[in-house]
Amino acid sequence: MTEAFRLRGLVKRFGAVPAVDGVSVDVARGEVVALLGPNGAGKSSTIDLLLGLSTPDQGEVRVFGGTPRAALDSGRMAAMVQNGFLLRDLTPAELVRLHRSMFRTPLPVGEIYARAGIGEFAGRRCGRLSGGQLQRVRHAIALAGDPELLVLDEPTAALDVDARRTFWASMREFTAGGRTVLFATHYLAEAEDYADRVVLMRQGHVVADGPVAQVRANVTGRVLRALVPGAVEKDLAALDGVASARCQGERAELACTDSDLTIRALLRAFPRASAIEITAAGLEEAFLALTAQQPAPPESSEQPEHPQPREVLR
Ligand SMILES: Nc1ncnc2c1ncn2[C@@H]1O[C@H](COP(=O)(O)OP(=O)(O)OP(=O)(O)O)[C@@H](O)[C@H]1O
Repeated sequence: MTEAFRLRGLVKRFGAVPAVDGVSVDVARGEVVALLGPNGAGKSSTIDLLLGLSTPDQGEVRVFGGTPRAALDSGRMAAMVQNGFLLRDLTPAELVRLHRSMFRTPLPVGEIYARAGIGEFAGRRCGRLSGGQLQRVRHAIALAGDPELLVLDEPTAALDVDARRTFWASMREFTAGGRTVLFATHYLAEAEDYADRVVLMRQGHVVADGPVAQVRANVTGRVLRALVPGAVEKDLAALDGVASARCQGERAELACTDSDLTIRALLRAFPRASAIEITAAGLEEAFLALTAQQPAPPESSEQPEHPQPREVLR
């Protein structure tokens, strides 16, 4: 394997909080990797370490065999980070020109405009652009040095559905030539559709790492859906073989680690349960099962113990 980057035993603490707690991930050139996890899992902190924006308390980061700084300075690695700062008085055209001038072999201007979709508003000051347009400008700047590795922290968070689709089409072209992408996202569908591999984080740890299909398969679980009169989530979640439970009225959906155990327990506790249906787990259920099995983080008094699906998926 030709390595793009390597994270080894990374630890990053903020006071008593270990935001990143022993993360080791090796990514080969040409891989497209999704970094997933509930709020506060440590995704952005890991990305900051990869980019050299913060230094680890323990562990090592190597990018193309060197330091993050060297990879950024040479243009081999580039990033789009959440709310990355843009000079309000400059236009996208000026910013692109400025960033291209920093690199020896920049991407041609026309290609940057086309890939990032900034042509329409390239002459307007950044202070007058919308959140989605600014995100495209960040994309354009990230492409300026024609990087081999792109690191994206929630790249589509501010984009509407069309812009999101365009963004990923552009990213597919970018990776078709064997370039590497690491992206953090809350959209499981994005991970499923665009990543070769998923790294799932929880409480600063990697709890699953592999191809999407494998992460799904590792959760031997299935999803049990049923009509359960009188049931509440807490009671359903406590049934044998259940990783997490959701209820909407009588409609219950249980992510199971062992659906055989669950079905017996369900009928014992709720003999009136009906319309029972069991299906294989998708990535969403794998995500919920893998992130719900852990104990809640110590600082979680302000957060729900188990991530709620809509919060996870936004
Ligand atoms: N600069 C900081 N100072 C103090 N605590 C921090 C800082 N940055 C992150 N943390 C804490 O570290 C933990 C991990 O945060 P991080 O932003 O890396 O998570 P995340 O997975 O990116 O979350 P989200 O999906 O909400 O963006 C959280 O508990 C967060 O509050």
